[in-house]
Amino acid sequence: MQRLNSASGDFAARFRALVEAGRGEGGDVSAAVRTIIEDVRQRGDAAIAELTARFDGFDPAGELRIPTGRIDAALKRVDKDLLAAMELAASRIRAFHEVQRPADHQQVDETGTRTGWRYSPIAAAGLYVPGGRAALFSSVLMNAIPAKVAGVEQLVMVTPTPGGEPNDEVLAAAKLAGVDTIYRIGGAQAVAALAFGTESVPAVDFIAGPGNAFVAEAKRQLYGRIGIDMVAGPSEILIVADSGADPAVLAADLLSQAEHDPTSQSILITDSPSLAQAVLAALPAAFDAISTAETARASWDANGAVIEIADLSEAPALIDALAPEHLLLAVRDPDAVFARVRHAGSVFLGYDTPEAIGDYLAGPNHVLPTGRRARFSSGLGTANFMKRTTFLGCGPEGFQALGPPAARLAEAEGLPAHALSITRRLDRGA
Ligand SMILES: NC(=O)c1ccc[n+]([C@@H]2O[C@H](COP(=O)([O-])OP(=O)(O)OC[C@H]3O[C@@H](n4cnc5c(N)ncnc54)[C@H](O)[C@@H]3O)[C@@H](O)[C@H]2O)c1
Ligand SMILES: N[C@H](CO)Cc1c[nH]c[nH+]1
Ligand SMILES: [Zn+2]
Repeated sequence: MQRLNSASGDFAARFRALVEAGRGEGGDVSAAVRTIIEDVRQRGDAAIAELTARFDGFDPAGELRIPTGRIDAALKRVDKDLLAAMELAASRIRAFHEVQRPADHQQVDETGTRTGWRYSPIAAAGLYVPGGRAALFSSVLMNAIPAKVAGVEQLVMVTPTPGGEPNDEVLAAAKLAGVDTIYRIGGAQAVAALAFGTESVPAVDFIAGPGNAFVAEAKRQLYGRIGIDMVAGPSEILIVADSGADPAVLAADLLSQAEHDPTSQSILITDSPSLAQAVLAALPAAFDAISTAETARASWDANGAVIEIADLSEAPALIDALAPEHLLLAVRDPDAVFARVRHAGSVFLGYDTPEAIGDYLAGPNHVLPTGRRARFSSGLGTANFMKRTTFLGCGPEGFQALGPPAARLAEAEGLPAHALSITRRLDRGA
């Protein structure tokens, strides 16, 4: 964990180093993932079996797909209260993503020329659900519901099952969301299987979902062969807090993302030196209260930071530079800060909005860009599972108006066949 103060002479250099520090990205992970992808491409299921034995500790023995009977049984076994909470989450997530469905459009200009666009769903989508350290059944809902709302016909879910036994809650969430094709594979090998197809796993057009550095890097490397939602790697939280925030609550907020992965990152920015001190003082008890303390401590020690600023007006520039996955504004006037922020995956407004509410059931998606990628990408939404086809229709009048200048442009670009396809029609009096 590092402490920075914006008034210090070395602040700019130390802040830049914090912004640029890779967390489980780069050389080693990239090379390991490249090898795994190539192995799966060449050897299919045989490679998957070996990699699953190595990383998830069991031999799938040709049984990669989880039978539908096993999924149905899981749904029956899940605790009724938990199921009710999952159903509430599913309905809120569905309602949010239904409103997100993008609209088709058509317009006719003064020449009678029609232009517009039409959205259509991706045909086959792969959904990655993390399962290495914790079986994230909430990620099943966050992946599958927008895909269903978009109208994707074929959903293929992959999730690692360490030791071989699938998690009941993950299967129940899949059943609730309408996914019944589930493979018990994870990591870069599962992403590669979805991209190339193997004897058992069908190839898809698009892969969505979060994961650790290996999963995120595999999606990044395979982009172009398949589409991806974004690079959604190890979780991050940036908290901006003022003196009105409760230090014990903030300590828990910081650990809520640190507990995901040793390569997660939690940062506190505050204009209150006494709050910074109080949060640090509250952390030991916060670690003691959680069974995931080992992971959370590893993340906090390696990647955590507390940044003191003189005034909250300094915060937006720092937020935009960090472009965090999650931004919690625990300040008196969160909207005033939010109005000045451009780069953040998802924003949580005010003292009473824990990020964890968004992780589970508020409605917005929890699959979000990490590693500063909120500068150029957005959280998972309905539109990720759709693509836009534009169209154009010239009537006789529109063609007569637009043809000659288009032919002129084609000739100037040195592309005579383009020009001819226009002038032949003009000559014909089309
Ligand atoms: N950005 C988001 O939207 C978001 C959402 C939810 C979770 N997450 C992140 O998802 C991640 C979940 O990670 P996880 O590990 O629990 O589960 P995971 O399913 O992402 O990864 C587990 C797999 O990683 C692979 N792996 C592990 N060590 C490896 C190694 N040394 N070499 C090659 N492959 C290896 C294995 O194949 C294993 O099956 C966390 O980092 C969490 O923060 C991100
Ligand atoms: N915080 C994660 C996204 O970074 C999502 C999640 C799932 N379960 C709990 N949290
Ligand atoms: Zn979380």
